[in-house]
Amino acid sequence: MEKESAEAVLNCIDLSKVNIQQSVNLLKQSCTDSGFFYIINHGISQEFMDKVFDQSQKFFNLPLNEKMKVLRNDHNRGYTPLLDEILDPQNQLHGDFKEGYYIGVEANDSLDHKPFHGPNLWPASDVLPGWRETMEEYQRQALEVGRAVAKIIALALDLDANFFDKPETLGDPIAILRLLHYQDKISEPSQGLYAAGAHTDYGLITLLATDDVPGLQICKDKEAKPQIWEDVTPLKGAFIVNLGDMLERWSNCSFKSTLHRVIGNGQERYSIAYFLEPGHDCLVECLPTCKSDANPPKFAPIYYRDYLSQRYKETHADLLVYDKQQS
Ligand SMILES: O=C(O)CCC(=O)C(=O)O
Ligand SMILES: [Fe+2]
Repeated sequence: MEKESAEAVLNCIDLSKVNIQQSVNLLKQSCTDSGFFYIINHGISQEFMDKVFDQSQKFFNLPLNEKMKVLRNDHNRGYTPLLDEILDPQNQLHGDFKEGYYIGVEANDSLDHKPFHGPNLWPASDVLPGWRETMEEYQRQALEVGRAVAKIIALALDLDANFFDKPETLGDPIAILRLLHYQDKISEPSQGLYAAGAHTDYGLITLLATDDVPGLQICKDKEAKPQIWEDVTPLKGAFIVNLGDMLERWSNCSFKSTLHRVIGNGQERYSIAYFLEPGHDCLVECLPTCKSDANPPKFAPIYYRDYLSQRYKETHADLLVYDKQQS
């Protein structure tokens, strides 16, 4: 049995604060401590958040055959059934006890050949009226929030505030909205059964909105043995923000991505993750402010598209399994 976990104490950054330096200091401290923090007063209204959660729930309540009509395509858009994803293959017996729905940046013809650009899949409008419009509006608002957080990150890394706004970075990001629905199962870590296996996120930052059912846990020190897991308490109206692996690589490990997982307590749970990631053509190489003679770059430069394709291959079922199941 694992020990009962304690509650993680996370900083809370108020995005409406005029004094940005205070936010920069708080963020810097969070990024070197846990890589997780809350943001409040981010500008997305509670009323609108409730609407997004309501639409998400409506989708997952549809019969399976309706959901399978929008099964994830090879651009990684659409529905991911229960157990599709296995985030921590070494420790998981089964895929995650969750179903999801990926929505990306809407297709742009000139980029169609790229694996993370392309057409979204949408449930038919007579089945879920207004669904697409709600999700598209959420994408717009979440991108604004993400860019505001990226500015504070840039300042915390002694970069120009607009460093991440370049066209190939957050000017044309791979921003992925993912609706999640966890089954009402109790996780059994000792038996390799998780709502979501331990993982780090891939990109720059993730903005996570959850309902009030707990379950998210973080492990501040990836290398510690045994690992120590702390609960992240949902905070009404706040986003839980965490740093992704690309930022760790970019910052030469000054800002680390943090291992996290979801433990089911027998209650259904809904969450919505917005993964803000650089564009396909962004060459991620050690930031100028994060290297010196004494601290040379630890990683080779890499195009973000190559990195992300590899990570998806490692963690998602091959789409061919669904052809087999349906034939
Ligand atoms: O649902 C959650 O609380 C976390 C989800 C998550 O970590 C992810 O989708 O990457
Ligand atoms: Fe995650």
